[in-house]
Amino acid sequence: MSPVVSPLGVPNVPWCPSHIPPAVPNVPSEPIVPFCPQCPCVPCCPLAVRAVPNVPLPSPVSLCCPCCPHCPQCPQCPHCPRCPHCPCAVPAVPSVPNVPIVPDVPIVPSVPVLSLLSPLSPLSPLSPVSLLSPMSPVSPMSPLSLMSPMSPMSPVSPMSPLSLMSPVSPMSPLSPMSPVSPFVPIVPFVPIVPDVPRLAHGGAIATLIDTSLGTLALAVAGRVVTANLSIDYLAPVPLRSVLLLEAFLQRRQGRKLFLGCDLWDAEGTTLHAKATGLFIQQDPPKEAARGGDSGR
Ligand SMILES: CCCCCCCCCCCCCC(=O)SCCNC(=O)CCNC(=O)[C@H](O)C(C)(C)COP(=O)(O)OP(=O)(O)OC[C@H]1O[C@@H](n2cnc3c(N)ncnc32)[C@H](O)[C@@H]1OP(=O)(O)O
Repeated sequence: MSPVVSPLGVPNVPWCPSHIPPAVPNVPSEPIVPFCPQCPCVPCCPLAVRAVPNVPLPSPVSLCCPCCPHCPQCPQCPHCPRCPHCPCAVPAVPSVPNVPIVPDVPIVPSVPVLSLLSPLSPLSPLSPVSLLSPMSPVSPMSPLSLMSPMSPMSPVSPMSPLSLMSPVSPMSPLSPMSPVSPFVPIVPFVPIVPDVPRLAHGGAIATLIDTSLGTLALAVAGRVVTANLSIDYLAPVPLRSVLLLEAFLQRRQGRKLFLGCDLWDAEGTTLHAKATGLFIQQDPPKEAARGGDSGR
């Protein structure tokens, strides 16, 4: 299979069974959801080539359709609403008659899902630590991971743009002067509606960043709130990407924590976004005076 580049120039999303992504150091690669960039019916694949009636597909595109010999190899087929004839298809969404499938046309706003799911492997100074496994003491140098093993299109409520599938264990405080990079979440963006645009929503990315920076701030200083968040979106994030977010404490000034992060693709080759955040440690007397409990 030749390398594919999306119309946006994103040379990404290569997780086809025959197109396994390079391993990310210390991140188990096996649970990554394979999907077929060649599948004409996969709405979640930014690189998918879709079947348009009466328009021949360029070879060597293979179809995940009844007549497609590759169909059993395409794990997305069971989830594909566009493939009613596929032997393995589950008609999840009835197709709309007389509506042609047109590539690259946004139909509804993108609502990517951040699935922060599962524990990762044992800790090492360089290995991610899952927030969802029982927390080992967090060393200043231990990356944390808000991690996911890319569950394939698990049913997600359209109302839950952020799926936090497991409770977060209490975190050990980090030193206020923790060095950089203690935090590396890996998050898949998946579509929750067929035919959503193929790029992750900027607001969802902001949520990911806010949550990640907030989690780091929480680890450093306990209860915090976001006072300021500034994001530079540098390159679009295709849906179904796996991302690496590297967050770091820049400095701490009293109750103020200045944090930064870089959001990379899984290979660490594309920098998708850079952000800085100011988090304010909660002041219990102030909070009590306000009569609120707004902290995280
Ligand atoms: C799987 C895993 C999942 C994990 C999930 C869990 C993770 C959870 C993570 C969740 C993460 C998500 C978290 C969320 O989403 S939190 C929700 C979003 N944030 C808020 O709602 C915050 C609303 N704002 C406030 O509550 C107050 O304004 C705060 C608390 C921020 C400050 O009011 P407070 O009365 O307490 O303090 P202060 O006014 O004396 O200010 C103190 C100092 O700060 C400086 N300052 C203040 N604001 C700004 C500003 N905008 N730019 C620059 N500087 C600012 C200020 O000049 C002063 O500096 P200095 O004079 O001392 O030098």
